[in-house]
Amino acid sequence: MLCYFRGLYTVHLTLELPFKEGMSSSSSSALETEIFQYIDLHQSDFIKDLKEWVAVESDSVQPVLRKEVMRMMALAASKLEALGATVNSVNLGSHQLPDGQHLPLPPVILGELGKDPQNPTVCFYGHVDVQPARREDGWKTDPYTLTEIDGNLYGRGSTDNKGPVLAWINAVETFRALKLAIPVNFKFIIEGMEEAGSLGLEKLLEEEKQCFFSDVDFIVISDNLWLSKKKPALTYGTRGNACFFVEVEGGDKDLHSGTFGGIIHEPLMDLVALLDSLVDPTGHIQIPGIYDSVAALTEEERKLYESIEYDIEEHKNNSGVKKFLYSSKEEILLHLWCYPSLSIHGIEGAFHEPGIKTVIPAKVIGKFSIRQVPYMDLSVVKQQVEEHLKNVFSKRNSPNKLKVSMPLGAKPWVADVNDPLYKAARRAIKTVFGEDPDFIRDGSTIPIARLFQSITQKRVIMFPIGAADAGEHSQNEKISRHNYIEGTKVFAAFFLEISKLRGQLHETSSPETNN
Ligand SMILES: C[C@H](N)C(=O)N[C@@H](Cc1c[nH]cn1)C(=O)O
Ligand SMILES: [Zn+2]
Ligand SMILES: [Zn+2]
Repeated sequence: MLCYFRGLYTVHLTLELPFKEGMSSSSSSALETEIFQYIDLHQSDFIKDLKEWVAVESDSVQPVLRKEVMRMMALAASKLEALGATVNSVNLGSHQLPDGQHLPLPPVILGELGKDPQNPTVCFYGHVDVQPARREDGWKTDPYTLTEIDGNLYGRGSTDNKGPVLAWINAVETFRALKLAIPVNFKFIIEGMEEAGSLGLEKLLEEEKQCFFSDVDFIVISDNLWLSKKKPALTYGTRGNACFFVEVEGGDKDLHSGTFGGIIHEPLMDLVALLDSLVDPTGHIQIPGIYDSVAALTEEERKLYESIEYDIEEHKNNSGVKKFLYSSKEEILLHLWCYPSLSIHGIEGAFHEPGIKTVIPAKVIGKFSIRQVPYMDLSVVKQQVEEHLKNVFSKRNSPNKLKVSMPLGAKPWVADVNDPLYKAARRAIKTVFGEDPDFIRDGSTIPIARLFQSITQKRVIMFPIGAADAGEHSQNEKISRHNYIEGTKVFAAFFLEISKLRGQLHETSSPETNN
């Protein structure tokens, strides 16, 4: 047993014991064989559905595409209805953009299929909005035309998150098509604003915790990746994220650098100095106090990573970079999963187009984020960032105005891998992929996971089907045909496994969320 023991929170990481009980079998039952054959035979239909979904430019980041997100929500709702689910598209009202304009929020879909009190109730969460993508960003194919090349299905949202949402739906559809008794009750919560911070969802969870969620036994999220291209994984932790805007404003208009260059304090120069003060070249965050509450790492935990299959060269190839900051597997995994990291994302207001423009921008906003790990406190982090930036800025004697804000703060999430759910998922993986999954954390953030736990008090399991080279948020995002189809099978096998958990589902206490 290995525990972090800071504050009130305990993370149980006893990975070996529960999975050596001889309960796994890679051979399938006759029922599983029938289900898997159906899925294999209907691959083209499942891919056609994914093509239809990918074709919708449901980019939630760009306001001009909001109508496409709305269209995508309608498509997802009718897909669930076709499955036989009752669907409630909950209107979340509107939100205000930085320019004051109000924009409608896409509805959140609450779906329900099956209500047998003898069966466990599984709620699947997914999102059908996507990150922006333009062909000219460097895509080999049109991002909104799902294109198969060498067994890979390229398209925006293929892995993040339309593919996994459809894989779950395909699995349910298979049971229905084969007229098999479905051993679980399903609930679905599908949103269209995940890539823009899941606006409105937290309020909905508060409103629905005693209603929609009252009979839910647990929530499944499939919105992250394996650590390797080939080896399946189950995720038991994700980092949180604190997103920051740092604004430097000079006069009220842009200026000619020939007329004013050399005689004024340029806002972009102030901003570049501020951004440069955040991280040193070794990747160490320079904000005083930022590492203070991060749990100390034990030798035991370091050893835990030894058994994880992780190929540094493969990961480097996936990223397209030549060198990582760290050279050992353990150091890399620790820096991705257990330590905070700071990334700079962009500068609003700075000239960024090709060509030359000899301008001095009047107002610039730097955007960066700090990934959060257990025991970091978002309000403390915000204060530390503000103090550090004000301190650096004050040394520049600049008359410009500095503003710092934290528009998004998400806490990290950690689950108990000894939960029967993880054992059931592991057995499903072994049945379909013929090998045990790695138990991994994820350096990225699924803010809603933590909110599900803290608001609804339901356990969450993260069950990825995307491989490490899926290219989420990047150019040429893809899901392999193999991952999409075997992912559909693994969800179907999971349904059978969880139906065997009756009685065990309530044994584990509510999730701890006070880290
Ligand atoms: C893992 C998931 N598919 C994802 O990409 N999440 C985003 C969420 C986020 C965090 N801060 C702002 N958005 C991510 O980890 O970047
Ligand atoms: Zn996602
Ligand atoms: Zn995403």
